[in-house]
Amino acid sequence: MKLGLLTGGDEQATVSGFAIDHRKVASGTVFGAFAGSKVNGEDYIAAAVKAGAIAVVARPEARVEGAVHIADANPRRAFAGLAARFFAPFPAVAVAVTGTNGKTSCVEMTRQLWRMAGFHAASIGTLGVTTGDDRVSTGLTTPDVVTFLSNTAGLAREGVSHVAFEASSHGLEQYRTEGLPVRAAGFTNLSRDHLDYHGTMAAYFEAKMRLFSEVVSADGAAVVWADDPLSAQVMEIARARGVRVLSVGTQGETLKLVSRDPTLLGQGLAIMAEGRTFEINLPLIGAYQAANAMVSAGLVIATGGDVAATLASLARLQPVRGRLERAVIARSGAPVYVDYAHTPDALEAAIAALAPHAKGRLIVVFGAGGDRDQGKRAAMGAIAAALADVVIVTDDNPRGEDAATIRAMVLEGAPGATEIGSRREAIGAAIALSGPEDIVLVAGKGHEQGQIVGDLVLPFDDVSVAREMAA
Ligand SMILES: CC(=O)N[C@H]1[C@@H](OP(=O)(O)OP(=O)(O)OC[C@H]2O[C@@H](n3ccc(=O)[nH]c3=O)[C@H](O)[C@@H]2O)O[C@H](CO)[C@@H](O)[C@@H]1O[C@H](C)C(=O)N[C@@H](C)C(=O)N[C@H](CCC(=O)O)C(=O)O
Ligand SMILES: Nc1ncnc2c1ncn2[C@@H]1O[C@H](COP(=O)(O)OP(=O)(O)OP(=O)(O)O)[C@@H](O)[C@H]1O
Ligand SMILES: N[C@H](CCC[C@H](N)C(=O)O)C(=O)O
Ligand SMILES: [Mg+2]
Repeated sequence: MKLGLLTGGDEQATVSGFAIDHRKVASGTVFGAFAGSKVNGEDYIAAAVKAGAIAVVARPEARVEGAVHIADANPRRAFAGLAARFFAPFPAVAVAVTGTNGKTSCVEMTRQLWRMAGFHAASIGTLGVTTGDDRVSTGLTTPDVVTFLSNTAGLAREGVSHVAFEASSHGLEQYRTEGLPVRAAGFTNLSRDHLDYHGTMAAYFEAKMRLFSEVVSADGAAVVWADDPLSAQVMEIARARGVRVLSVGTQGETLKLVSRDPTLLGQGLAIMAEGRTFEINLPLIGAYQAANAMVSAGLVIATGGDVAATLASLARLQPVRGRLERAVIARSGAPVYVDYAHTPDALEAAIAALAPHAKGRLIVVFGAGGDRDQGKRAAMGAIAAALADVVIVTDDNPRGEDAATIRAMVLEGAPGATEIGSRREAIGAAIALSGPEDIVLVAGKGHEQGQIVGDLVLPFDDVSVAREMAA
């Protein structure tokens, strides 16, 4: 592609690629120079040009010498738009999901539902890039914009026609998932998380709302979980742009959850849609999984799926890795579940999902991540203390912080809890004290394969450790 095609000028130089890190610039690259949270990308413009950048997308006031300056007051957005034109085409149907909890579950369930409808589908998010046959990790929930657009275009080349991706608040704020047409946007819920980055709940909500106010196509759809205190505002923001709204939940209009009855291995749902009531046996436990299944069905319906067929497919959903995953049954007879709950709201949802299944005690093992929102720590402690019978506070990715200090902050909310720093020992202790009627919940890491301590990632997998400790 000639550079002029992107700038609207007549530059004949050939664009070879896009980069936002000057260390990835090669001859013919378009470099995006953005102010970040650690450094200012504009400081690397000269180095990028030296490395072969032929154009630099940056603010008008940035200094660019020796390459075309594509000036824009919002360089991240401009860069995403140009990169998308370079990497296109993308899968014909792309949908995005935002919300504090449930994004990964929804993109994965949406992918499964599309596949059951016969489409070649993929999902992109915390679990990586997942197609029917393959899963490749990207490291972040929302990869950087170049990785995201090139991966998504790569999926189209492999024949993927439908893709569902997570739009995290960081990703939305940094324009990491822009440029391609988004046919439908999903909202799951909003609760406390990431205040270290966004500062206030209002700023956090606003970052997420860009998905509805700017990113989703104006002729697209918004699929909104209707039972959240902020759902009405989300619908209003979507409608203000003429975006069609599909609401789902007990308050939903498109898919109305009429009843939910937990069974041994799942739950029976009665869902009203198009004036009829559909009875579905969802093979997953917990109110939160029913909510995510309904948002996912909404996304499939919003992009052309048949209502009856889509709802019928819910009965064939496979569990999502690390989300209420039953790792093992302890010798005591207690099942041990692993769940990715790492916010107060998620911990509450995970405990609430398991509580109806525990005849005896609910034993929970969890911690809180370092270099992340500190305010959620005591809140998580308080929820565990209020809702579980036995609470063991342990480590969860201390990163650059002192692990004991993080545990102390969690324990402020759960004064009676037991403290065991080593996650392996904590899981072992929970299993050792379990009885036949009890349930053990190991929360916070879900699918993760490592414990991040300082700059080291030590191999760690809650599911395998639980199996080892139960043996
Ligand atoms: C706080 C945050 O979101 N940081 C991300 C962000 O960095 P930034 O733009 O602030 O970058 P910066 O380091 O200040 O650098 C500014 C610019 O200079 C460039 N640079 C920098 C150094 C250099 O030598 N040369 C150079 O060109 C950088 O590429 C960047 O464009 O953009 C980078 C590139 O895309 C990301 O790698 C980085 O993620 C860091 C590693 C991270 O930990 N992010 C987490 C918090 C995150 O994003 N999590 C969310 C939410 C999870 C969820 O709830 O699901 C996620 O989507 O994963
Ligand atoms: N709809 C929901 N309502 C409340 N809690 C939920 C919901 N969905 C998931 N959770 C909780 O949040 C955890 C993480 O779920 P999931 O990975 O789907 O969310 P996410 O939004 O992708 O998280 P992340 O921000 O880390 O990417 C689950 O393990 C569960 O404990
Ligand atoms: N996307 C989330 C994941 C948190 C997972 C938890 N195990 C932790 O490390 O805090 C984050 O990066 O904040
Ligand atoms: Mg996720």
